[in-house]
Amino acid sequence: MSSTIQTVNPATGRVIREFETLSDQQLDQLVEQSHQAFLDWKERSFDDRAELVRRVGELLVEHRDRLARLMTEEMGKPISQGPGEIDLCKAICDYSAENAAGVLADEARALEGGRALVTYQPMGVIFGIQPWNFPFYQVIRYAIANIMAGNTVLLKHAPNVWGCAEALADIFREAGFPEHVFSVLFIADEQASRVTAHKRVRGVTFTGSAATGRKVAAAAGEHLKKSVLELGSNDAFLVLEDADIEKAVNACVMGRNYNNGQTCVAAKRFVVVDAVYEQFRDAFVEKMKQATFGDPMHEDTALGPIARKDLRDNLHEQVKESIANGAVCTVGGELPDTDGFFYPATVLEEVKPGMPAYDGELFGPVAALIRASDEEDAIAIANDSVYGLGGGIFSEDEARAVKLVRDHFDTGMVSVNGYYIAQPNLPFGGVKDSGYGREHGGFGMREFVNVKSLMIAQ
Ligand SMILES: NC(=O)c1ccc[n+]([C@@H]2O[C@H](COP(=O)([O-])OP(=O)(O)OC[C@H]3O[C@@H](n4cnc5c(N)ncnc54)[C@H](O)[C@@H]3O)[C@@H](O)[C@H]2O)c1
Repeated sequence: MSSTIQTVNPATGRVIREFETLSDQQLDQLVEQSHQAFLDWKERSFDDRAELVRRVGELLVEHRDRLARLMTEEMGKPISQGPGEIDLCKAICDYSAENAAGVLADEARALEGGRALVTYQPMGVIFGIQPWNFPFYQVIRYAIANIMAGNTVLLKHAPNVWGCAEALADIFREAGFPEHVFSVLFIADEQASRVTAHKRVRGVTFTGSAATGRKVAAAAGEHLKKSVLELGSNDAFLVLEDADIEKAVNACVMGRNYNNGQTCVAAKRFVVVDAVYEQFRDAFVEKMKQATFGDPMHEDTALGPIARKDLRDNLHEQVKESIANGAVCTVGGELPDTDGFFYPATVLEEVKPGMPAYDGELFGPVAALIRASDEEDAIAIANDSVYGLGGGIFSEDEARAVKLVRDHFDTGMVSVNGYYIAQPNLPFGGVKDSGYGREHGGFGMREFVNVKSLMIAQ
């Protein structure tokens, strides 16, 4: 049975559109069509695939302004940040088109009495479940890698950004892709396990919260399907006594507030050594105060709304619970009286284990400041988390900073003396409750392939 889902503008609280979900029968048919498309797609050369992928990148850029507005309307991203997301998508298309043939080329190996080859064969239909926070980037990063590998792709996007999902389907069509190589499934969350269980689906890639990731991985495990999980985090950024404080503050505020604070690799906990704590705190608080919220359609708006009302209300509960347990709110922390789902830039000090601001993930512009006695204490606090996605460090002694994070920081990615997000040529992913598997940097193209050894007697 189908139902309807509404998209809502988080800046106004008003309904944008209604979408009808697919029935189970329609869903099964689309999965089968994806498999049929795979039988042809896997035979295409890398050059053929690359040509279409490059065209997707070009079209994304041609439609950049419209796509940026769509994101802002559906999930509240400040309009000034939308074009950057689209340009990143183009860069991923170009990188994948350029490198897939090399990443997935046969590799010769030694074999006694013969010769051997390691080959990378596409697996088939890959099911992606994606979140709303980067509506185009999240899809492009798994879809393009798999399409270049010769797989076909199904997308279940977060229901609040189905306009973006529809726009992507249009772009793949306009680029000239054969039907069903990339298919959008407008389905309810409850229907996702039906897709995972479908005999034609060979793998599941999920980006979202750890709570949902557990359910998705369990459903995949039940059917012995491979899964990749890109989950949340509570990334720590360390500020050592020899840091350039101005540089650190600028990067940390940007890293906290970018995308309205709703980034998996956002800077969320700031672990500052005693010697520079007050200096960092005062400058950080001043800069957070300047980050006011407003209409995300305005070019100069720093903070738009939180993407959904329930997420905004949950964020406020996490802030209140942290304060009830002893955190001190220096800036923000009050729920504004607005129709949209806004939340002010907020700074919490005296953040300790047992508080949501320390243990959980605060998905919004709320910074947790934590005092550390020294470098050793700082890295211990940073690692004292169930999560391990990204993080950062500030120290003017680059060799010291690199050694510390390389050998002791328990995360998949670390920024040194700056704040970086995703790079098409670098692996992206986490450890612990932040998930497993890697995207980008060629690694994403090898997640859903059959690594096949050929042993040829001579
Ligand atoms: N590691 C990464 O690369 C990365 C990137 C972006 C976001 N994230 C994380 O995503 C989270 C925010 O996204 P969210 O709030 O949309 O996450 P979410 O887990 O609520 O939803 C993610 C997706 O799963 C779907 N979903 C929800 N329940 C489901 C179920 N029972 N079965 C199958 N699918 C289901 C949603 O509709 C959505 O499409 C944060 O934790 C953030 O850190 C991680």
